[in-house]
Amino acid sequence: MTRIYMARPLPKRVQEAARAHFDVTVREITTPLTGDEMRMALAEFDGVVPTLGDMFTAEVFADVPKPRCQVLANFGVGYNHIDVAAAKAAGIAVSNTPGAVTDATADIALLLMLMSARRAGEGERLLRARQWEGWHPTQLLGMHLGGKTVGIVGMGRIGQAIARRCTYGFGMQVAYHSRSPKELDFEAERKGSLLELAACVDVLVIAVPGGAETHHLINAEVLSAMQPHAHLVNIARGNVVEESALIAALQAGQIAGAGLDVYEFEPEVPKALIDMENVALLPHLGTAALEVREDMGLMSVDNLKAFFAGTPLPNAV
Ligand SMILES: NC(=O)C1=CN([C@@H]2O[C@H](COP(=O)(O)OP(=O)(O)OC[C@H]3O[C@@H](n4cnc5c(N)ncnc54)[C@H](OP(=O)(O)O)[C@@H]3O)[C@@H](O)[C@H]2O)C=CC1
Ligand SMILES: O=C(O)C(=O)CO
Repeated sequence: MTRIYMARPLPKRVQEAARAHFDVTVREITTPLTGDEMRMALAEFDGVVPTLGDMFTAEVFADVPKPRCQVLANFGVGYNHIDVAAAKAAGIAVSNTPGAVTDATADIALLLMLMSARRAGEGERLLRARQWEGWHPTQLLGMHLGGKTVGIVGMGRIGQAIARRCTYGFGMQVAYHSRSPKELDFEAERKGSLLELAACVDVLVIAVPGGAETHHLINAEVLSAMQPHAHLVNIARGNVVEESALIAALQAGQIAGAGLDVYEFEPEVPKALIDMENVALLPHLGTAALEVREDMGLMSVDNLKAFFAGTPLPNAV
């Protein structure tokens, strides 16, 4: 029977769906795979379900010259942890889970926009510290999102879902930056450059894929182009934002605040960020809902089923 290695315990429904078709081994711990575990998985299993943090680099593939593994059915849309070219050179196909993650991640972007602009974390901390002395007209005044402009870096599936929420839910204007123009079903202005976008928005939201091309895309230059009342939200990958530059920009008051779901050296979160009141910090919650994680897992299983049935991968990378 086809042997599948699941790199994390996935929801029960997903495990059952996989076991209905394959001989499944579930790794019962939640940390990223070690190099030895990745090499073992490539050598001993026909398919692997890896996820973010499992660093399938060119070196790992090179260490297993004759892999038994034929497919990496990634659990998650982002695949910057897999060297796809090296996988293909090793004869291993790669798939991901686009779409299943879109709405939930867009929701978290909006949550972070509100948390940062409306100072929600700060307010909750005040209350939990029992320091709230009651409502008054000038307490914790934040920025109202209605009528403001959101700038989206990466107008893909999640970027568009964020834009729709901003347009129809919050009455915001939308501007964006991406490498190619998009056919959109809502109004949005494509800016000529990232710097131009950064300079004109009240909230800048990052929704590009991770990887070499977007590493430190949001650097000191971009942050200094932003307006002092503007907020930065990152739901993409941590290292798209140069974290030291972000900390410096926040400390210098170059921007008003930030909302982060992802971190450059995840799960490390710099003390400087933790110490700042105007930063909302979430532990990579983008897709953290049972239904969403089930949909992601079932999509990975569908890719495995298609691959081993000899039909095209529904979500080939
Ligand atoms: N926080 C979380 O839990 C989650 C995070 N994510 C992250 O979100 C990312 C985006 O997902 P999704 O929307 O589905 O992906 P898509 O591929 O649909 O969208 C990404 C968009 O980014 C644009 N883009 C790519 N490179 C650049 C660049 N250098 N500059 C500007 N724009 C660029 C692309 O457009 P074009 O090619 O035209 O430039 C594309 O439209 C994932 O790769 C993942 O890393 C996803 C799910 C959950
Ligand atoms: O899907 C992804 O890329 C994530 O970050 C986790 O859902």
